[in-house]
Amino acid sequence: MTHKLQFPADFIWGVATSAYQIEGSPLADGAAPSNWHRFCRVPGAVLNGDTGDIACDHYRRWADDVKLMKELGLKAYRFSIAWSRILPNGQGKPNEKGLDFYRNLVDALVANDIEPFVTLHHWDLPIALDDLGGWANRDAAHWFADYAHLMFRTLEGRVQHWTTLNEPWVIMDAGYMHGVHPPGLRSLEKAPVAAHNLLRGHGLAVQAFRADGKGQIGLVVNLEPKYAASNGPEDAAALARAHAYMNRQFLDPVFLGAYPDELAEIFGHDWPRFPEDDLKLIREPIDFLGINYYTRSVVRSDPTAAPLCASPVAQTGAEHTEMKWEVFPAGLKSCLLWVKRRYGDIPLYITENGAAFADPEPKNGRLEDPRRVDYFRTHLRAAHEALQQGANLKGYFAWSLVDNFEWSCGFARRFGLVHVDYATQKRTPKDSASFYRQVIESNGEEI
Ligand SMILES: N=[N+]=NCCCCNC(=O)[C@@H]1[C@H]2[C@H](O)[C@@H](O)[C@H](O)[C@@H](CO)[C@@H]12
Repeated sequence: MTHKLQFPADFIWGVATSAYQIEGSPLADGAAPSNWHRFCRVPGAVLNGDTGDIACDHYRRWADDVKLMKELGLKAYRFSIAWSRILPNGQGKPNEKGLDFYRNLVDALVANDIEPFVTLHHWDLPIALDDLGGWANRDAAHWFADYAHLMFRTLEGRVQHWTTLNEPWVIMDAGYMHGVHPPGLRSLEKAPVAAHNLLRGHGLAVQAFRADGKGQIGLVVNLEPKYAASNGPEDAAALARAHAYMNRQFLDPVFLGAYPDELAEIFGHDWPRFPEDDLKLIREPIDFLGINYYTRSVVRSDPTAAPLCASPVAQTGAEHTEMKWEVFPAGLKSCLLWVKRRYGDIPLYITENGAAFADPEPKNGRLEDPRRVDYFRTHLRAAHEALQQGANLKGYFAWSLVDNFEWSCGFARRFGLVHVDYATQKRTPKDSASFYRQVIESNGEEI
């Protein structure tokens, strides 16, 4: 049964991808290896030993993929730029062929009335910078700002919506706390330093944009609402720590100019003293916030799970995706309203929302993915409820356009609206792509 939902007339409907997950050709035309190019080659780092060497071959098939986006009726396309194509050494002399790839992609999008939303950094760092300590090196903020400034000038007038970082929390948590992403560290000392330098880089890039950019700039964070497993005080305290660590760690500094107190408790003597000027820089005002939403978590106090001392409680009765993430649409609504309550009326975009399910193979040019259709339907309804309750929501980007390289899960998890046969690179729109096209055509009425 469809509901007649009214979204704002200027609501932006798009899809999202990222460079390393779809492009392939990581070393083509002067590009240098990224940290993910190297990390994939660490035995055991990625399921089945998958790499982004080919991925969806988008670097070569970009023109056909833009045609596909047009056929799907998309109004916007969120993608990221591979820093190591632009500045092979991470800094210094630009690689013109790398710049040309993104100039051509953006021109094709604009020619097809598809609004480009550009993410400057979606986890793939040039290895030259990784070798200098990556985000744990205080200079990383300046390397990033210089790269950002170059891109602002290169795409000036063609791109109106920029975001600095994609999910700095994942870079910090997966790369520096748990070692499951590059640089593969498990360091209570380096993790908060990396997080802080990511935020400094964000702030410096926003300053560069204010001086020399056109359009709007924002930040993209992943938010995961936390629910206490019981009403007891220990679980309440565990919830506060988990919420501060994942959801407030980056937004409090950006919007309130201070880190959550819980972080000093979590990191203990490893929690650094940050210069006041840094917090002032990080608070450089932004024009919008991107929220990536996938799921919620229910947490309990767990003294054995240092340093957070909070552990997730499996919701066995609920529906889960192939990522083992609970399907919980109400969490999207609560995220949007929480941001407005805590940080004010900043314009919001849902910059990623989607699900991996065990899709069947395409048959006669069709692929039925009813669970993904239902995931989008229930989450779009939740987004609409948030809008009705005052969320300043400006757009929605489905994750993802195509099945792609799902980081440490490799190609074993499929999030795409469009199926990719990796042996042939044939694209097959799934039923969810048809559903989304109707949503866009009706501006949300047919949900
Ligand atoms: N437990 N748990 N909770 C959920 C935590 C989610 C953190 N990961 C993300 O949000 C990543 C984001 C990324 O931008 C994209 O590059 C990834 O392909 C998608 C899908 O994985 C999502």
